[in-house]
Amino acid sequence: LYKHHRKPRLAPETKVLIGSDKRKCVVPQVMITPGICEGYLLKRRKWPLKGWHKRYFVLEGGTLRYSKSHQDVSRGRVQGSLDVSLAVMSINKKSNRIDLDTGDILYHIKAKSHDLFYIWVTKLQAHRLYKKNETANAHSNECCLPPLFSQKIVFLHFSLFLLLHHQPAPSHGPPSVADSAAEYFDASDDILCGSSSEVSDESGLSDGSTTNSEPEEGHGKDLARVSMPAALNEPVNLLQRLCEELEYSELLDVANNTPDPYQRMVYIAAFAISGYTTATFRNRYKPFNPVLGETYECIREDRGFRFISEQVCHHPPISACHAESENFTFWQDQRWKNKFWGKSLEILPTGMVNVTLSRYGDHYEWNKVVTCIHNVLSQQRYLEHYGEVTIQNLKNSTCTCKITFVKSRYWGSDTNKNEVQGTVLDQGGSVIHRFGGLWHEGIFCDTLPTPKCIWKPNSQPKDYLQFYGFSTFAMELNELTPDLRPFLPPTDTRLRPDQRMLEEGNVSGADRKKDEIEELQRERRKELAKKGSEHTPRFFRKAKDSSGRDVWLNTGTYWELRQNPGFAKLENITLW
Ligand SMILES: CC(C)CCC[C@@H](C)[C@H]1CC[C@H]2[C@@H]3CC=C4C[C@@H](O)CC[C@]4(C)[C@H]3CC[C@]12C
Repeated sequence: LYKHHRKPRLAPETKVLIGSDKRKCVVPQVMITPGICEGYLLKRRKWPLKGWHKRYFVLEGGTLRYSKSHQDVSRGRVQGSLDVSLAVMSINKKSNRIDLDTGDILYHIKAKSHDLFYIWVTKLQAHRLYKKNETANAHSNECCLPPLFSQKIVFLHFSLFLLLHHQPAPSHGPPSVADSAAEYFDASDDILCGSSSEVSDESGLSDGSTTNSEPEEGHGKDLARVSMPAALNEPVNLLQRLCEELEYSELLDVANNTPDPYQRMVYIAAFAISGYTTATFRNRYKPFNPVLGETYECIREDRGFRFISEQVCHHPPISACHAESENFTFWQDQRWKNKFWGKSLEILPTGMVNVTLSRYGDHYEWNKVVTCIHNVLSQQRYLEHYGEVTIQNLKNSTCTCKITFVKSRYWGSDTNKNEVQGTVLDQGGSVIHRFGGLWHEGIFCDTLPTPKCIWKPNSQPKDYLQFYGFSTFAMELNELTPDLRPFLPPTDTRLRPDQRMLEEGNVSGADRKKDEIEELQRERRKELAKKGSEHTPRFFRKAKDSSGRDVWLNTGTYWELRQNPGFAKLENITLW
């Protein structure tokens, strides 16, 4: 069945590039339309029917189309199509994989044999070059850049690019740094080659403070020296973003007052979903990276909880948190892996979220889904969540819950953007409750005694676009009142000078201070390494959970020490 048309045809619109052309591109003198390439390949699908599926692909004139079968294609029934010149292609020779990242969609394709893989890669490359030149000739004057060879170099280039050309990114108006960066990548004719089955494996946020700088650790580490400009930051950090997941803590209060275990689970699920809603307006800026030992507290008497978090590990970056109220406790340690595909960045969280309810003694535990930053280098950047969440009650197996964050475009349209669907199951696996909706608009449950909307995001404050897209709750995270100040440990984020400067609108000051703080952190690391000792977190300790996973648990000493003798009377590390 496999057809491969080797014979190249001369395109009617063939352009001859004149030799005096000053551009240093290596372009064939005569642009030949590359031959059609078609046949079956495996395409990965995430949901529903997760796995590798056989699809018939046709590559023609720089466009790749696919369908279920050869017949479908010949009948003109196409499932999807993409302009290969606009996608970043990465390949993995070992697993015969080709990944295409268009910025909006990530395609994962696999050939059944190495020969087929090789043919497709060659053809895709030819079609990409052909289409790019066609477009370049249409707009001319574009420059070509040397090929980039690895993910890490791409990252390095991007960071350098940002450093060299940095300017505040306006929400409207002229193209930003990121836009130019995107052009920069579009212009370069690179193929990203992953050495492992995964394309990239950086963890955490690339920043001066996240990666350590031992030279023997290789290439990616060069990035450690590259500090992201503060103009790209929002004045909250990752320790505070953990607290943001409690914006809808009232759902936990409701759960703790719901006697029926199945209904209770519905509210826990709504809470798990509500933590993702900030993504709607928060795609322009990057949170600050906490330095090792940095802490954050948040007391919300109005909501009945108090929260603490601490940066417990530097490499990989891990932020641990713990919150408690009359109704619940909430804890998690946040860490994740990044996969960079050329235009999009996938964030794969590895830690679990935990909630206990005081009245029923339930202990719920669930995983987090993948968050993809589409078009990460451009103004068109937006976030998408996809994958499955399983909520288990470790104390009682009466019910479990499955939530699916549907990958958009599965049904071929944009209408299912941000869709979530969920079910609460009994021990036998029968569906007791069903709910669904959109994570940016609300969740509806029609199986409750009275069908109703169980959660809806708060409306955004006035002028939120000018203020980093923050919700009212997010805006309150940095509040530093005179009566609070004497109680805070000097490691509290509210006292971090660079973030404070950004909060007050002093971007260049923040930038300078940020460099200083990152440098201080590197020095502390070196000191520790010299002594051969390791940093020990102050309020969390490492343990294993029931499934043998590493977790960071609260030692419970924070509030006691705060009360007596008070942090001012204790020995604290100096972070800035
Ligand atoms: C400045 C430009 C170039 C990049 C902007 C990147 C922003 C949008 C990125 C940087 C770090 C990212 C966060 C890192 C980790 C998590 C935890 C995960 O469970 C949910 C998504 C969330 C909360 C990410 C949301 C998007 C995020 C804030």
